[in-house]
Amino acid sequence: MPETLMSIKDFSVLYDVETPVEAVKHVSLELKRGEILGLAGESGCGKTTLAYGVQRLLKPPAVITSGSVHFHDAGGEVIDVNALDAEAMRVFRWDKISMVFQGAMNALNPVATIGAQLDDVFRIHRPGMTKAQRRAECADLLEIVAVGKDRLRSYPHELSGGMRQRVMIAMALALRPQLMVMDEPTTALDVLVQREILRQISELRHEFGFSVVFITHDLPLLLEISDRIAVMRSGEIVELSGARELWEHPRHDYTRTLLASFPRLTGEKGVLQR
Ligand SMILES: Nc1ncnc2c1ncn2[C@@H]1O[C@H](COP(=O)(O)OP(=O)(O)OP(=O)(O)O)[C@@H](O)[C@H]1O
Repeated sequence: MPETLMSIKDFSVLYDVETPVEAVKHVSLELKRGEILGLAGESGCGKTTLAYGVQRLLKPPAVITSGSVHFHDAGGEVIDVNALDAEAMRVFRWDKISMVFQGAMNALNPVATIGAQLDDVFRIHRPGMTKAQRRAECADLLEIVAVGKDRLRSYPHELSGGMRQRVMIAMALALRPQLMVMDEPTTALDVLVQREILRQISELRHEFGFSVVFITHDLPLLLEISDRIAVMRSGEIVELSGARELWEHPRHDYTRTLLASFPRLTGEKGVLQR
């Protein structure tokens, strides 16, 4: 299997509004298979635009003004994402990539059971599966994310926020994606629950071999969970290095400023308990 999962070259996005905003400027990035890549930077630096843009999930006024994205499929095929038509793109997104958003747990349908909602994913995207196979798979997924299969019949309001977010992760895992994009996925949860979920994501990617792009303002958190961190500023990646390297030897002034802005990084214990 190729070591690179996604190659992004010279990627730029413009919001074509009255005063146009160059939200992403000539970004090049190689995402490795199985890695957790943290995307850090202040609000408005372009993290979300980049992550959505490479999946062509942006709508006007966003315009992709340059760049290419190639996905190196586990099967050996190299997919030129820009060349996919709308239908191929839809299948590609469901099959290869999944997303977990901030507050995703609130996107669950309140009047359907967890089991029914998981089942829908397979019914729609894996029409060849039998009912029994789907049921077994749904139970399995809830076990994997430590919600437990006895929750299949529960409604969302019967679960805590952390459990509902785990259900969303189960859904994101369902079709065995090669890439999971997580945009502030645990910000709304309390710190202990957040940690537990992140630990689990890290284990799961070893087990299933997917890569994670993890977007957050929370640099200390990224230092803990990421293999590499890309620091964005004003639409550009100003530094990209291993998490420990970035923490111990930040090369860019902006990275140093960013690190210094988190007092909990400068405490005695430090943050790296990987
Ligand atoms: N629909 C839009 N129209 C115009 N400008 C936009 C639009 N969406 C985003 N922008 C601008 O693009 C830039 C990048 O925004 P983006 O949301 O990608 O940043 P971000 O780093 O993800 O921020 P946050 O962490 O707050 O989500 C910002 O300057 C933002 O104001």
